[in-house]
Amino acid sequence: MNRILFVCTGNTCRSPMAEGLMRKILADEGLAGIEVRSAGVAAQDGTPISEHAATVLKSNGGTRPQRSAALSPSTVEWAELILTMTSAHKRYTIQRFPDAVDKIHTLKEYVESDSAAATKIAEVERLMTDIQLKQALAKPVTDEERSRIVTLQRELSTPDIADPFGGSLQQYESCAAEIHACLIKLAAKLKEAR
Ligand SMILES: N[C@@H](Cc1ccc(OP(=O)(O)O)cc1)C(=O)O
Repeated sequence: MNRILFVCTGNTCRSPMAEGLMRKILADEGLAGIEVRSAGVAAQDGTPISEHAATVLKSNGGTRPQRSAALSPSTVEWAELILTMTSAHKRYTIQRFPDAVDKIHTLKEYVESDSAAATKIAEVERLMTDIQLKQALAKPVTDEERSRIVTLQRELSTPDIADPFGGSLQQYESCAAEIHACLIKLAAKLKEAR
């Protein structure tokens, strides 16, 4: 996986932050020879990166990417791994480039180890069964059980990194932190595969 493409909507906020942060992480981790790019499914070529995204990258030591780029057939072909910020980006990219399906993932689902997700799914199923049984026996279901299911389902069904577009610097910082946490896992995965 030596050519990674991050994809978002406008390629001015999330995917450029992912690109810049990833370059820094790769350098810090000594992962040489991995190229990173970004693009947007609804981007125009040449729009400058958002001011807050640039500020966040600067304060994180991330390199500032070039201007925005629209997702193009040549970039998709170039990439060995395409990581999208949301499942909608993933669906769109697969629809447009069906031949690339095997290399398109949401960033979150790609870095989430299968066993961690599997453990969560098993817990949801066990809790659901317990609750159904309790309901059948007219026994009370605790608030704790209900809220645990909601938490697990939220974790499992939200493979999206929300758009900070138009938000405050703080929103960009928290978005960058969310992306950064995923990228640290991505770097570990890339290291392991070497
Ligand atoms: N809403 C913007 C497009 C846009 C959307 C999202 C966005 O954020 P990101 O770069 O993270 O997809 C940036 C730009 C417009 O109408 O021009």
